[in-house]
Amino acid sequence: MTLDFPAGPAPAPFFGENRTATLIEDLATKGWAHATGALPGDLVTSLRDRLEVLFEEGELARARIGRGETETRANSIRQTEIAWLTGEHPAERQFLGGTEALRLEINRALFAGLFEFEAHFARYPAGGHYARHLDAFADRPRDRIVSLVAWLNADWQDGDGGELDVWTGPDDHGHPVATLAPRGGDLLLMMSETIPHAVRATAVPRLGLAGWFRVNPGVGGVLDPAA
Ligand SMILES: O=C(O)CCC(=O)C(=O)O
Ligand SMILES: [Fe+2]
Repeated sequence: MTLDFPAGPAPAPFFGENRTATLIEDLATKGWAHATGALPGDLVTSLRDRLEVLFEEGELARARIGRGETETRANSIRQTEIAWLTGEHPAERQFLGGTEALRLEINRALFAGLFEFEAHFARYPAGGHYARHLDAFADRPRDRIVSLVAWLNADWQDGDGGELDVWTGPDDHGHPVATLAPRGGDLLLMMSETIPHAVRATAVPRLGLAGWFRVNPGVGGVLDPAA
């Protein structure tokens, strides 16, 4: 589900210019960028409440992986439940305003031609996980360019599990370059086609959002860090 933002006042960014510039520079040079305490506390709370209501009302659906996978194999790769953001709820709207500001900044800084953003809530049950993967699939036209993950967990403790492992590139099969706790308000950007990542098994329900800045596949934008 993608949204059009009507012309009007610029959407409110999550953070100031310097921090945005640092994040975009990390993204361009390393392929990923991590920001702690990036989302305002009240937004984290209202997004978490929204996800909990969706869960209680049975509005979350089992996330799928590639076409034609058996359920057993899918379970071994990814165990989580999702709901796409529609922008109908005020918290979703505020979040999408922040991602829209970020989209415009990434385009301005990197000439990335990012065209739209789509995102879903994700709830990993105890035992939930997501095996190492890239977010953009080689068998599809180029569309997901930059991934964004934002976590919503209130009081994450060491030992809760659910960390996100990040590697430097598809050929990197060594130790992860970063292992990030999914703390509420923290945010991660990654190049969708090149940064492998995995969610370790979580010991407690784990809440967050995952989204993708996309190019219009007909246009095929290029993110060129050297530009
Ligand atoms: O929840 C996370 O930390 C990452 C989720 C993820 O990699 C995905 O949904 O593609
Ligand atoms: Fe992912």
